[in-house]
Amino acid sequence: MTKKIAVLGAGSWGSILASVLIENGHQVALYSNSPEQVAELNNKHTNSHYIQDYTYSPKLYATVDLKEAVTDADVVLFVVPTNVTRIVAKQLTPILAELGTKPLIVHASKGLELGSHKRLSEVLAEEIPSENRSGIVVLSGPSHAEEVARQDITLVTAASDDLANATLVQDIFMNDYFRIYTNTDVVGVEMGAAFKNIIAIGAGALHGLGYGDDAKAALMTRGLAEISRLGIAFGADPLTFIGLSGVGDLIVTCTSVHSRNWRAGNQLGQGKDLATVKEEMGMVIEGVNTCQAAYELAAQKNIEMPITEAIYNVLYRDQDVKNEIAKLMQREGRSESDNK
Ligand SMILES: NC(=O)c1ccc[n+]([C@@H]2O[C@H](COP(=O)([O-])OP(=O)(O)OC[C@H]3O[C@@H](n4cnc5c(N)ncnc54)[C@H](O)[C@@H]3O)[C@@H](O)[C@H]2O)c1
Ligand SMILES: O=P(O)(O)OC[C@H](O)CO
Repeated sequence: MTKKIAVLGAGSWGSILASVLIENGHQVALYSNSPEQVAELNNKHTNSHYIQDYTYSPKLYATVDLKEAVTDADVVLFVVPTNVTRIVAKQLTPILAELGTKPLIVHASKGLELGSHKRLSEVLAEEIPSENRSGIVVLSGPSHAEEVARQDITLVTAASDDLANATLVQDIFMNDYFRIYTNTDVVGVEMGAAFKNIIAIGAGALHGLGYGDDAKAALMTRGLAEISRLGIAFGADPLTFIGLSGVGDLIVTCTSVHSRNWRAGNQLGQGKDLATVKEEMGMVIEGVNTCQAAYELAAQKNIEMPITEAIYNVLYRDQDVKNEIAKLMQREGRSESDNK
């Protein structure tokens, strides 16, 4: 059944998810805060800063007017960076109240809010009152906009406390190249998605330093151990971490040249400083902020996260990557079954 869907955030992921939705026959309004980007999307059907060599459907309508984008929307899909999710939700709430509508809220972003350490579904639930939303769903999993753009096979998860809402999102997005599984473990899905970005920075750094495949496999495996340790402490289902938004997303982000987190780590490993890496990327590198949030959360909960701590030391304490790797290797021997 055709839905009216507002996509908030016209970067790489928002614009390509909007394309999937149009492909599936839905009516889509894409909200951007950049008039230049909106003009380019509507007139040339391109989004050249974010996705190269791709032409969007002329059916894709972009607007800088948030109210216009969400009027009559059945679904509002947030795909802005984590650090502006609360800001955009604050802008949306009075508009929904004025319109008197109650759309399903979905988000496809991956991170934890700095300071509060909250997951994005928690941020959205705080900012958008229940009378203005029919539910909250998280769309997450191993997916790069560049590959979905060329309709390569991609599988992701729609997670919600309310399975009916997750199933609705599954129905809206599913097609022959984009397959959705449902999940009710919102905590595990959001935590897996957020924390894998930290490990991907480490995987990129290993590559940049010239380490081999053994080191990368070790980092991913022990990275998954500490991601799941923190997630489980917050009530996540351990099985979620062997699903699409756990090990699935960890694998793709730690190995794909499309990953901004991996690329950032690769450049750090090659000796570039973080400020230069961020400026040259020109797109969000979620793992940088999430590393700080995870480091603080782990300290609060007294959970050992040595890899996250090493990456935190590189990003925030100007420590040398090789030295941090040496410190990890010099830790006292452990039993794998302790999960420490
Ligand atoms: N790129 C991917 O392949 C991909 C895949 C899965 C998930 N994600 C997640 O999706 C989220 C967005 O990533 P992205 O790759 O699209 O980022 P991006 O850097 O490509 O684009 C972010 C967009 O948000 C816009 N934006 C920033 N502040 C805004 C505001 N206040 N109001 C409206 N728009 C604003 C920017 O102008 C930009 O267009 C991230 O959390 C990321 O982890 C990305
Ligand atoms: O490009 P990245 O590193 O932000 O990763 C994008 C997606 O999260 C991969 O699933």
